[in-house]
Amino acid sequence: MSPTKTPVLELLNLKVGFPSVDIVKGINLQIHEGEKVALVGESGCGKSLTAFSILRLLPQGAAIKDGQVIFDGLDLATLPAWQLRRIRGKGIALILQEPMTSLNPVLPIGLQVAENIRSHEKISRKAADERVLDLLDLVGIANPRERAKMYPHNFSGGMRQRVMIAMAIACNPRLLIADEPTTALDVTIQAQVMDLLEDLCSKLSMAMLLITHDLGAVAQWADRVAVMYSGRIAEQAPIKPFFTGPRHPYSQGLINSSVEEGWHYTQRRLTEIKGTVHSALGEQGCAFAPRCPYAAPECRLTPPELQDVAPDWRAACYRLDAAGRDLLTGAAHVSA
Ligand SMILES: Nc1ncnc2c1ncn2[C@@H]1O[C@H](COP(=O)(O)OP(=O)(O)OP(=O)(O)O)[C@@H](O)[C@H]1O
Repeated sequence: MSPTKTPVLELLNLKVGFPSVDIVKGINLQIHEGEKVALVGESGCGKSLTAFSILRLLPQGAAIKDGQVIFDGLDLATLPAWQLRRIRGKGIALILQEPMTSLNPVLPIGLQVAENIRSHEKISRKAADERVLDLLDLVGIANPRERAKMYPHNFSGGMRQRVMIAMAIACNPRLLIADEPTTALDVTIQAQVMDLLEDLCSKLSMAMLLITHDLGAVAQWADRVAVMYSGRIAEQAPIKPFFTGPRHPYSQGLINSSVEEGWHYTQRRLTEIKGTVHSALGEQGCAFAPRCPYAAPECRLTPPELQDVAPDWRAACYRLDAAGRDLLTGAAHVSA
């Protein structure tokens, strides 16, 4: 359940793709104030394109084809570029998988964080430098005064990610988008970075959209999950009911193929469910139908719409009753 009901961000029928192919095929998603939402799904299903389309930082050739991205009452999908630049970093910040690609290797990290602050706020150099020290301290970098003078190569991967997080939260964004923020890090560091992000979300009342393959981290860390399959949302649910009783056959398959003892940073990437993701071209009906043990003739005609399962919980499947019944009786679900 979301802490409050004010959406910070609303994606409305968002469609994103390349000239010849649609990848994100009309998704609706709300993220509320202070809420941590995880976006999960197999490789290539459109998670990153969804995330990057929010700030219109799409790879070359990709574009928003339809729909709206509502933030603070503005549609970021059509906002003039100069207005969008004000929102990037200040209203919404982004953290990527590999911090080295975002940090300038020839500038001290303190200067980079300070410049980021000064690009968004009218603030003296001295005040920005002081803020940098507070931020480095906040993200757990010891001796910030000395560390601020160091260069990215002087830091370990985990510490560099902490610098990126300091930069991301420097202007108190209301929403942080984190695309696989721990994938490039050592296993022991991953949990520390996730704990830091969780701590900052609650200290700064910041909402977060986390893109991840790590269902263990999702279970431990998110308030709500949205499962994507082939460019559409298959299921959205609060964390607890999702992990105890996923309703969409694809969600059941994901959980069955990933679950280990408990949900504590299993560090496993999602293993595959039998079959392959349906081709993005020429799709008819439910994209999961070719891999789904519950598929019926109607599933192959029109893609299913999301329907209510319970408050705050929706799934897009014509066979929810059958999948739910098997869940109750403990019959076999989709398995890897
Ligand atoms: N130039 C292109 N033309 C057509 N399709 C492309 C092009 N570049 C990438 N794609 C497709 O876009 C999709 C990439 O989507 P996206 O990166 O959002 O997936 P993802 O769910 O984030 O995957 P991952 O978990 O691996 O990062 C892939 O299916 C890929 O095949």
